[in-house]
Amino acid sequence: MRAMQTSPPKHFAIVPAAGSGARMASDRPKQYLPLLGQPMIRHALATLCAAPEIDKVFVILSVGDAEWARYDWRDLEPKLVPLFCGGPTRADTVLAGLRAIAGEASAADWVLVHDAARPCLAPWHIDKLVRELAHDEVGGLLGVQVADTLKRADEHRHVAATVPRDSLWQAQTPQMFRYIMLRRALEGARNVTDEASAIEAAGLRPRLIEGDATNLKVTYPLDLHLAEWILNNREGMN
Ligand SMILES: Nc1ccn([C@@H]2O[C@H](COP(=O)(O)OP(=O)(O)OP(=O)(O)O)[C@@H](O)[C@H]2O)c(=O)n1
Ligand SMILES: C[C@](O)(CO)[C@H](O)COP(=O)(O)O
Repeated sequence: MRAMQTSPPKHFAIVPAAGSGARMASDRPKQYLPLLGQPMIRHALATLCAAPEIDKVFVILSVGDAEWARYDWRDLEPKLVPLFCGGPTRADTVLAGLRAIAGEASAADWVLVHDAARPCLAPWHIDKLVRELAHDEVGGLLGVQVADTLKRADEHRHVAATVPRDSLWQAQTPQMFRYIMLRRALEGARNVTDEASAIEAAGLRPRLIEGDATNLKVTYPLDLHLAEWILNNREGMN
């Protein structure tokens, strides 16, 4: 890691892309499934590389990734850098990425972690997150407020309770934290499914920045169709 800095903090994107996409049950890791003629992962990478706020984009692939080399990424270089050091869980992958960029990142630089599986990331999502968190001590994440009535099910799928939805949010990405704070939090965290949970476990309170439902995570086959529709019908959605 570089020594204390006096220049403004940099913004690095880390894109964990070492998952297998088990719930998608496809013939290849879901980040490489075709979406509008490109591997899904390319959509978010292109948006991050085009963002003036972002200095560099590190995509963290599994050690044995056999798909990346099948595609031409030259138009996104040199801003885009692939690192083949993903781990068995999303948190392991992000932490491996943070360790790998230690020579480039300073403690106070911002890191924006964004799922490869969220292809509908838009420039205004990045802009809003970076602007609203610029002077925040902790950092935060995009999210959307829960809109539906929530039910807790019993083991027979009968409703056991209606859960008050006031102040409940769905977490999205990017999630943006200072390099050293995020690295230490992930080094001390267990079983976290997002960066904010690691920061929370360290006793801090990440800020929720309101995003929108278009930034969906592609998890099941239907989500890929929804993502295609969103990307084709973006005009005027901002
Ligand atoms: N060991 C892992 C697991 C997940 N991810 C990444 O984390 C993001 C969000 O995870 P998710 O949507 O759950 O992807 P998968 O783990 O691939 O899907 P599944 O849980 O269905 O297997 C994805 O970009 C995925 O590639 C990762 O980099 N390393
Ligand atoms: C980080 C995330 O996308 C926020 O919603 C989500 O937690 C990833 O979780 P998954 O369980 O790996 O799908």
